[in-house]
This record gives sequence, C-alpha cells and structure tokens, in this order.
Amino acid sequence: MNLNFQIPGVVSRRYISEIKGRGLFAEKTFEKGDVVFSERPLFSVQHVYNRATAWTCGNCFRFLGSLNKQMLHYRKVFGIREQSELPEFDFPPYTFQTKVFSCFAKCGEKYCSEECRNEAFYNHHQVLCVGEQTPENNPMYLFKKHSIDTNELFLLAAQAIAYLICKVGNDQPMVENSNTTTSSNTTTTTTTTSSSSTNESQQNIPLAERICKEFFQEYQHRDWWDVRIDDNFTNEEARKWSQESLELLRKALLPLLQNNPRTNNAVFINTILSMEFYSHLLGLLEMNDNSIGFFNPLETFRRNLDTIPNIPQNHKDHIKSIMHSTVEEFRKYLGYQEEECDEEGCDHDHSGHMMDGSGHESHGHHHDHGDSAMDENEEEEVEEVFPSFDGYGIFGLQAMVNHSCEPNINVAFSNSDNRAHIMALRRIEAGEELYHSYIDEELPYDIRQEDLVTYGFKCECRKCKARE
Ligand SMILES: C[S@@+](CC[C@H](N)C(=O)[O-])C[C@H]1O[C@@H](n2cnc3c(N)ncnc32)[C@H](O)[C@@H]1O
Repeated sequence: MNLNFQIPGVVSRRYISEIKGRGLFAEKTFEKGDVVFSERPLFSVQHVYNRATAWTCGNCFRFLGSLNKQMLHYRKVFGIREQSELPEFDFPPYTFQTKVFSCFAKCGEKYCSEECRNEAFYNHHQVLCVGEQTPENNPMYLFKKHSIDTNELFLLAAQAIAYLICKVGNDQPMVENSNTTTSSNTTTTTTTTSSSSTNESQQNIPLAERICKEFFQEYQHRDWWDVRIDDNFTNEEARKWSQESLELLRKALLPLLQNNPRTNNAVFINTILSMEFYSHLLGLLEMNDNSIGFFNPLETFRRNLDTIPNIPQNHKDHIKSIMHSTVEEFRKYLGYQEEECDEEGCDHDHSGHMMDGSGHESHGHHHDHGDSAMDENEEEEVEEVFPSFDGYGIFGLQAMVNHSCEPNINVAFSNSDNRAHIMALRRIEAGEELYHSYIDEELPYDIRQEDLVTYGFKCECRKCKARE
C-alpha cells in the first residue's frame, strides 16, 4: 500500500478546516469530460449477494471467460441440463476472452490471469483462503460465515488485516526507506523495501506499526458503532458482532502469526488483533468506501443483439434461442429473490448493508456505479437480466474527496483496467477543490439534508445555502 496523496501537477491534498478536514484540489485546469486521474482500489470486495450471479475475477473483478463461457456458467448454476455445444460468440466489441485460473488451494476462488491469482494470493488470499475441503469448525470458515450472516464489512476489514500480515510476513527483510516530504499541508509518502540480512523481525515490526499508524492517520475514522451510516442495525448489534467477529478472526489468525518468526511479535499481534484497531478499521472503511460497479458484458450483448449489424437474422435467432432458457431461469431466480425481500419488507441484502432501489449498495458515501451507461439505463428502467458486478472498496485518493450537491467530478469504474476513472463534470480551474456527491444531488433540499445526516456534516454548498 503506497499512500500517496498527490499526483504532482494533477491533484494534491490540502487541509481546509477543522470541520471539513482535508480535501483534494486540482493542480491544473481540466475541461468537461477529462479524466482527472484514475486509481486502483487499496482493498475491495464483491458484495456477497452478487457473488452468486456475477462470475468475475477474485482480484480485478473482470467478468471471466467469454460471452459463451458466461452463458455456460449460468446454465450450470441453474442446472440447465441440455448442454448442447454452444458456438463461441465472436462479435467485437462485445467479445471478451479471459482464461479462468483457480486458487492454488482450490477454495473455489477464480481469477482471470496468473498475475491476478498471484497478486491476490501475495496480498491477502494466502491468509484468508479456506482451502478445498473446509471442515465446518475451521475458524476462517466460521469468520466468513459470521460476516455473511451479520455484516459483510468484516470481510473488507479482514482483507486489510491480511494485507498487513502479508506485508510483514512475506516480504524479504524490509528496510524502511521512507521519503516523506511535507509542504504546506500536502504530504507525499513513498515507502520502498529492500533486502537486508540482519534482525528481520526487529525491522519488520516498526514498519508494520508505521503502516498501521499511517493508515489511520490518513483517513477519517471512529469506532464503527459510532459511525451511523446504516439504519439496519443498532449500535449494540454493531458492538456485539464486532466482538464475535474479532474473536473468530483471532482464532483463525493467531496460529498463523505465531508460526512465522516475522510476525510472531507481541506488540504487532496485540495491535492488529485488538478491538480498538478492529473497530477503528471498520469505522474507517465505513466512512471512506466507494461503490464499484459495471455492466455484465453478456447483458450488453443481450440488449444490443437485435441492432448489431452484420449478424444474419438466422444466426441471431439461434443465439436468442440459446439464451432463452438461461434468461427464463434468471427471471425466475431474480423474481424469487424479490419475493423473499418483499416478504421481509426489507431493502437490504443479507449482509445488513443498505441497498438502493437498483439493488446497489449505498451504505458508503458515494453512489456511483462506476458506469454512466448504467445510470442512464436505470432511469429508463430497462430490465437487467445478467447482473452487473457490484462491490465496494477503499480508494486512496478518492477517499479524500469532499461532498457537494453541485459536484464537479464523477467516477466511472472500468473493469478493463480495474481502475476508477475520475471525470470532470465541467471545466475545473487549477486550484479548485474537487467535489463528489455522496447522495443523489437531484433530490429536493429537505431530503438531501436528511440523507446527509448520516455523514455527520452540514452541507454548505451554494445549492444548500439557497435551499434549492
Ligand atoms: C470521505 S471523507 C472526505 C475527506 C475528509 N475531509 C478528510 O479529511 O479525510 C468524508 C468526511 O469528510 C467530511 N466532509 C465531506 N464533505 C464535507 C462538506 N461538504 N462539509 C463538511 N465536511 C465534509 C465529513 O466529515 C465526512 O464524513
């Protein structure tokens, strides 16, 4: 994790005031539509409910296989027996092609490339993987089950903790080469690692401590139960779940930490497995996360099939007939899900996270689905059969962007490069602060104020001041 809060000549972070904290500022002029910057998430996960229906890479979230392999995957999931060999669809620009790589330990996680598999394994998966035949009393399995039953934010927190453990436990002996420059409230931090043969764990622990401290210094955080972002659970429940969750995580991680001389250090273990660390990490994630979403290419293909030129009608009819049974099964499945939710009178997924009308999570402070095309289509209420990818994560720079009901940027997540692209909504002058809307800024004044209460500040933007 390289927390670097400026891209020289593009954007930089500055302190604004005690109330507002820090914000992100343009260092040059951007025209409407320009990509201001793009970045990969520090930590990110797919929503649990979405895992059953969006078959994507466990690292970069690209849809796996090809149009045809996606179809075959769904047919398998829905138990459609008739497996007549489907033709490999090849219709640029709809065609995509990735291989499918399984987790080394065969836990079921899939990746689109060896690089993705290695990256996930190296960064966190080696700590979190439950293996092929997990006994039901496996503590990591129990931790994950508890997260799914209570609140899936624990899964994102576990990824962050696993990252710290991997950093300390895997790397070649690390020597800190910390290059921190501070100029008028702008801090740039670069940390590099290099080999050394002496006293490994002695050197690793200060680095681990510094990474933990640095992470907390750089982002706003409070005890999770004091961050009132989600009405679906009470403060008491949040405390209880956190305690249960940490207990299970402790059981899963302690032997692992103690078995590695690099991580077997009481200060390190007691820090990262303490309730103070866990609750503040959860609070930090809750206060700073962003949604990640993009269309399923199979859905784009399905919607556009009729208008794709150069495909003979009989070929289109053949593809449609292949799709038909899968689409019908999907409709039944999605109908079943809605009924279940109606019965409970709920508007949330099984994790306890709030969902907006489209089934996208909205507990974080940003509502972008990372795909402006999706927003347009949602407005038109076009049926979505093959589900979009839906997840969330922490982005280093985006988490520094403050809110305005008159935003000057929005975010589009691209799964072709696993990056969030921050786009200028209008001309932005050098020196202007970047603003994102945490809520639906088109809503009337009173509703906007209600929606903003959970974020713990009063919006003083021009639109709010004018009560528009
Ligand atoms: C994702 S963080 C944004 C970065 C933050 N200002 C910082 O210093 O880390 C969100 C928090 O910033 C503050 N914030 C964001 N927009 C604000 C605004 N328009 N006015 C006052 N505070 C704001 C609130 O405390 C909010 O919970």
